Amino acid sequence: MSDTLTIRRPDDWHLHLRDGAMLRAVLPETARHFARAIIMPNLVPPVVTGDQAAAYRDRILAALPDGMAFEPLMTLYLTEETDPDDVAAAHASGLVKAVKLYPAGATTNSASGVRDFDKVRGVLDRMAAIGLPLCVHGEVTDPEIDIFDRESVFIDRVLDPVRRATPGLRVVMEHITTAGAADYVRAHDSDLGATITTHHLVINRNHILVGGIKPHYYCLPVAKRDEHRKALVAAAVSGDARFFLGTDSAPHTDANKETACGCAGCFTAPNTMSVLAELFDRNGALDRLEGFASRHGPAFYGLPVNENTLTLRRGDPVSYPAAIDAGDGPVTVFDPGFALHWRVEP
Ligand SMILES: NC(=O)N[C@@H](CC(=O)O)C(=O)O
Ligand SMILES: [Zn+2]
Ligand SMILES: [Zn+2]
Repeated sequence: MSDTLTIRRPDDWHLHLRDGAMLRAVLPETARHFARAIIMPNLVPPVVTGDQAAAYRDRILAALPDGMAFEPLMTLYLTEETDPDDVAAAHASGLVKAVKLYPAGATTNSASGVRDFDKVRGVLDRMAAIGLPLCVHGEVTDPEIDIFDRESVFIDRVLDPVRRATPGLRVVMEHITTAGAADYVRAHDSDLGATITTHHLVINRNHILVGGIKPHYYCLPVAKRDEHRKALVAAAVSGDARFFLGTDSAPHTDANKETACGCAGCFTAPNTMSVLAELFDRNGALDRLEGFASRHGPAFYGLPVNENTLTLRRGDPVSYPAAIDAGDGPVTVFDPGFALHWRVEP
């Protein structure tokens, strides 16, 4: 078997870059390996309008180190006040590639999200008409619902009704964590896709809780039982084009993770490609890594595959920093818990 793998340059279809010093610290970690990324809009305050997305895009490009190439694909944060005309104009200008739905209170910085889905009906109908995808954080926020069931209940109570009520709406189920979510995607047509993160292919809920609480493995949706992780791996390595990489790399300072009420999010940008190569290799599916990381996402979004390539080489265990300095303090890099043998060539 060959010890090198060259693939079209990957894209990240779900990325948190934050702003300010954190943006400057984390952006190179993604731009080093990825050509483009869907940039999540959950800043404080959120990126709601086309003007705000344009300004955020400018800040990202200004933070990009000289000599690095990277294209941020911007998204708008859907609120009950979102104006369908503003969304349509931001899409028509080429600025915005998706709209992001956060149920209010579901995750980090989601307080401005949607409570009453009837209030966003006009925006969703317009998006269906113009072919603009909706990226969904798929968890209910009902306090009665167990945290491990929030994704499956969301599919039944919210996602399926919204999709039925909005024919033609293209939807990406973000960061899926259950076998049921993968099955739901498979049961539908090409208007539905799903991103899978790096960390959900590696960890199950034991990693978070057994032998002491591990805040750096806490993210939302929370990792589930190992049978679900296995189902996600099966989907990722299957070659099914409806599944593609969205790392959900979500940096928080260690001070904000290692505390009595720690933030949700795993920072996977620095070592994602090595982790994925290790996993696909173990599953005898290295030849499908390019589909998952570089081809299925552009196909869903109607964008060309990148012209440039990325080469991985197998060898001695790869070293990567345990943390990066984010200005406000260290941000711990995701530890998959096993050695990585695939190094990204510079
Ligand atoms: N995934 C996470 O655990 N956190 C994300 C928000 C999100 O994607 O839900 C973040 O912004 O920190
Ligand atoms: Zn989310
Ligand atoms: Zn996210």
